[in-house]
Amino acid sequence: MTDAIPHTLPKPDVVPELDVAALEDAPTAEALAALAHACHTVGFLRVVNHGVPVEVVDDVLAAASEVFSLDQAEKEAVHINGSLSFRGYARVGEEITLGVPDFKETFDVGLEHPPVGQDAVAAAAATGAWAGLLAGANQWPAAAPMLAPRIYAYMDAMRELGLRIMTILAAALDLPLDTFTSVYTRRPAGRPDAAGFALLRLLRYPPQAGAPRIGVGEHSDFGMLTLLATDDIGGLQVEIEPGVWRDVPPRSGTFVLNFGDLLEVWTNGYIRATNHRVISPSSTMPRFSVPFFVEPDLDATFTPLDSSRFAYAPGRRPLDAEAADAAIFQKYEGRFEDALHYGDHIFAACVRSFPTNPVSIAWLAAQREP
Ligand SMILES: O=C(O)CCC(=O)C(=O)O
Ligand SMILES: [Fe+2]
Repeated sequence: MTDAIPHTLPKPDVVPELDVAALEDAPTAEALAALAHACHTVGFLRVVNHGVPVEVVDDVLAAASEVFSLDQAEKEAVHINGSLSFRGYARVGEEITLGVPDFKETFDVGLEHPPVGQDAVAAAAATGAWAGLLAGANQWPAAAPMLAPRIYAYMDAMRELGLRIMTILAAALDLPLDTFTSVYTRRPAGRPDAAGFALLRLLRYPPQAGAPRIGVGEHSDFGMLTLLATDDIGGLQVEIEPGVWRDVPPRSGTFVLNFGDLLEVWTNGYIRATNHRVISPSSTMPRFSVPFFVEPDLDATFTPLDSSRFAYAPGRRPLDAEAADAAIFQKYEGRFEDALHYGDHIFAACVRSFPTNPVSIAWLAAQREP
């Protein structure tokens, strides 16, 4: 893929700001309209005045650096292939995006649920309800006992911010304010506050001297919205128009926000689930990033809102309901017809990303059975 990286246009920064405090405290019609426009045209925003202290963001990036500097054996002990819920560590080159191995190390965490056993895999094979396996337990390296509480505290802060942003989004799109938060109802045992599903990734991109190399291949995210913390080494790019990539420069104390497939389907393509990718750092320093995916209930389903606002999208690819359905149908290889099932969608992504996980192997075997 190294020779396939097209030219990146220089500045200006194409990512508009989302000022959380201003939009919550004194939202003007102009500011809400500008937000709707940004969701529609760019699909990436820089979140400022969000109330999460800069130390909290720096701390989660430090946690990423600490995890990946553990001994390789410590990391392998919590390898993702030892999890039936796709939680844990993966080496450089083990995760696949768009059929191509990424050039990064990964440590995946979710909301903590009771562990999933082999019996649940057999049951999933019998019923086809594979996505339920994703609601399982995390794996934590024994040598980093403080990691779990740090990460859980960060996830809680990010979930709260994500839900606040969804309320602002609904206001910007003239929808009932609880429209987007309505798919956050399921709660793991003992967590009355932690609704929906959630995924957090600690990522380390090794430096790559010489020709640019893809760290993560182009993709759109699968869920509702993503809040990304990065260190000050750049590399994230957005596909602003087909084949035209622009850098998203890092800025301390802010989050990069982007929208996933569910919001794109739900708004009939009005909110963009923009393609993005990461170019490996060309310096001698690795790059660390922490995307947090604010995901809905695993059993939530999505069909386009019946709203004249979303019937046609000026300035963007025109998506009428039929075209949106067709595009989404194609995107998911025909795996759904009437509605997009979040659980099926994210499960399919896990299988594609980690085809050597035992659950992926079991799923593949079940597809081959008559
Ligand atoms: O590392 C980044 O900056 C982005 C990673 C990403 O796009 C993802 O994990 O979905
Ligand atoms: Fe992404």
